[in-house]
Amino acid sequence: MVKICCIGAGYVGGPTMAVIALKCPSVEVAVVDISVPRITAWNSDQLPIYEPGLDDVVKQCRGKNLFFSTDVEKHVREADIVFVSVNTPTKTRGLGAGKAADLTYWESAARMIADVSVSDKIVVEKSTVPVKTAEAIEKILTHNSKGIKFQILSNPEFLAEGTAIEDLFKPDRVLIGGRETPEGFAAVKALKDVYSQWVPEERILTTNLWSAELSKLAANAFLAQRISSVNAMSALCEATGANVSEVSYAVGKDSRIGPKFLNSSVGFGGSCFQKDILNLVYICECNGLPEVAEYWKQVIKINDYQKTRFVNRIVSSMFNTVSNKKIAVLGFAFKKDTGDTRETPAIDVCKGLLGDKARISIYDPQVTEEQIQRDLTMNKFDWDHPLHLQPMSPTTVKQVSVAWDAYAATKDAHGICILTEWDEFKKLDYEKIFENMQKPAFVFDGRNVVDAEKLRKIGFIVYSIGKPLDQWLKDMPALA
Ligand SMILES: NC(=O)C1=CN([C@@H]2O[C@H](COP(=O)(O)OP(=O)(O)OC[C@H]3O[C@@H](n4cnc5c(N)ncnc54)[C@H](O)[C@@H]3O)[C@@H](O)[C@H]2O)C=CC1
Ligand SMILES: O=C(O)[C@H]1O[C@H](OP(=O)(O)OP(=O)(O)OC[C@H]2O[C@@H](n3ccc(=O)[nH]c3=O)[C@H](O)[C@@H]2O)[C@H](O)[C@@H](O)[C@@H]1O
Repeated sequence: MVKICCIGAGYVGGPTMAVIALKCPSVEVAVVDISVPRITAWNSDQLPIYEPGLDDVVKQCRGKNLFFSTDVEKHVREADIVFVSVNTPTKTRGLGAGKAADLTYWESAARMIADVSVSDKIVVEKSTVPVKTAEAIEKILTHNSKGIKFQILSNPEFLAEGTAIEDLFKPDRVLIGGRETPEGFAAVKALKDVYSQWVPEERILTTNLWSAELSKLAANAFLAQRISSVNAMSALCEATGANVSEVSYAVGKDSRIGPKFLNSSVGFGGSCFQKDILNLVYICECNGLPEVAEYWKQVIKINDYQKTRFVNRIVSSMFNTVSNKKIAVLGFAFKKDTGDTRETPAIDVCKGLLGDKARISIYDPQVTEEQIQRDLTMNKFDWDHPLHLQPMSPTTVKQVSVAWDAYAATKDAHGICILTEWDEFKKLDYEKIFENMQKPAFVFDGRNVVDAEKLRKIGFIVYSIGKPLDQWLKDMPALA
C-alpha cells in the first residue's frame, strides 16, 4: 500500500489529502501538523475550515485511509510520498522584507524530513514557492540524507476556496514538475499514478521543475491581473456613466478573453494573490528585470487603489465625515462560502473607516468576533503564520462590534457596506432594514450583489461599484 504523508493540515493540505484518500482507497494518507488545535479539530465534528462538501468527504475516509495526527515524524518516516503544504508567508524582516517569500516553515520541514527518514522518498512541493525553491530543498535534503535518496517534485495546487472540493474532483489541470533524469521521470510517474485514479490523463501535465513552480505564480498573477483590469475599468465607468457589468459582459463575450473572473469588486483578497505577486516581483528584481517587476506591481497598486477609492466614496457621500456614525459591514470573509479572512479587503475598508472615527457593526455568517478583532489589530502579513505563532493581541477595537445577523448590524446605522457576496445579502428584507436606519440611508455595494433600482425605490442612496452614480453621489465627488 502506498503511504502518503502531508505536512500542513491547512486550507490546502486538508481538502487535497481528503480527496486523494477518497479517490484512492488503496492509498493510506496521513495529514500532520504542528498545530494541536488544528489536528484536534480535523478529528472532530467541527472541522477547522468551512468548505462546502468537505465534511462529507472527510467523514467517508477518516479512520479508514485518512488520518490526522500531530505525530509528524512517525508519519513522515513511514511515507513513500511526502507532500509539504506549509505556510509560505511574505517576509516581514530582513532581505526582501515586504516582498520575498519566507521559507522558514518549508526549510524546517525539509530538515525534519532529512532527519527522520530511513527510506527513499518523493518530496512534493504543494505550497506555493518561489521558482528554484526545489533546488534549495534538494540541497538541504541531500546534505543531510545519510545516503537516502530523495526526489523533489513540484505539484502546485490550483483550488480556490469555497469551491475546493469541486475543484479537486474536477481540476482543469494537475501540474507535476520533476527532474529530467530517469529517477525524476519515475517519481513523476509515481505521483501521476495517484492522480490518474480520478483525473483524466490529458489533464495531468508534466513539466520540468522550474516551469511547474513558475506556472503557479504566473497563474495567480494572471487571475489577479484580470480583477485589477476590470476594477480599473470600474473607476472609469463611474466617471463616464458606463456600467461595468455591461462592459465586462461585452468584453468577456470575446472567446479569446472569456467571461470568467471579470467581476468588479472592492478588491481581491485571500491568502495568495497579493503574496504570490509580491513574490513574483521580488524574483523579477533579483533576476535584473525591473520593468517586469514594475508591470506586476501595478496589479497590487490598483487593488489598493480600489479599496481606498471605496472608503473615500463612503466618507465623501456622507458629508465628508463618518465620525461617530454607525456603519454596518455585511460580509468580512474575502469571498463567499468561506470563513477565511486572510488579506480580505474588509480589513482595509474597516481600518479606513475607523481612521475616520466611524463606529462599525459587522455581520458575516462564517467569521467569528474573535477572528474579526484579531484581523483588525494584527500587523500586515502576520496572519500568514501558523496559528499558534501569531501574536495574540489582548487589545480589541472598541469602535467595532459584531452582530449575529444583518438586521442587528444595520439597526440605527447611517450606512451599509457590502464587502462579501454572500447569497443571503441578496434576499434580505431591505424595506425593514431601511425603516430601522438613520436617514438618509446609504448602501455601498462593494460586490454588486443588491438590486440597486429596487433599493432606490425604497429610499436608499445606493453606490454600486462601477455603475452609473446616483445624483447624490455625483454631487459629492470622492477624491481617489
Ligand atoms: N489557501 C489556498 O486556497 C491555497 C494555498 N496555496 C498555498 O499552499 C500553502 C499552504 O496554504 P494554506 O493551506 O492556505 O495555509 P494554512 O495556514 O491553512 O496551512 C498551513 C499549515 O501548515 C502548518 N505548518 C507550518 N509549518 C509546519 C511544520 N514545520 N510542520 C508541520 N506543520 C506545519 C501550519 O500549522 C498550518 O496548519 C501556501 O504556500 C499557499 O500559498 C496554494 C493554493 C491554494
Ligand atoms: O493560490 C491560491 O491560493 C488560489 O488563489 C485563488 O483562489 P482563492 O483566493 O481561494 O479565490 P478566488 O476565487 O480566486 O478569489 C480571490 C479574490 O478575488 C476576488 N474576485 C474574484 C473573481 C472576480 O471576478 N472578482 C473578484 O473580485 C474574490 O472575491 C476574492 O477576494 C485562485 O483562484 C486559485 O486558483 C489559487 O489556487
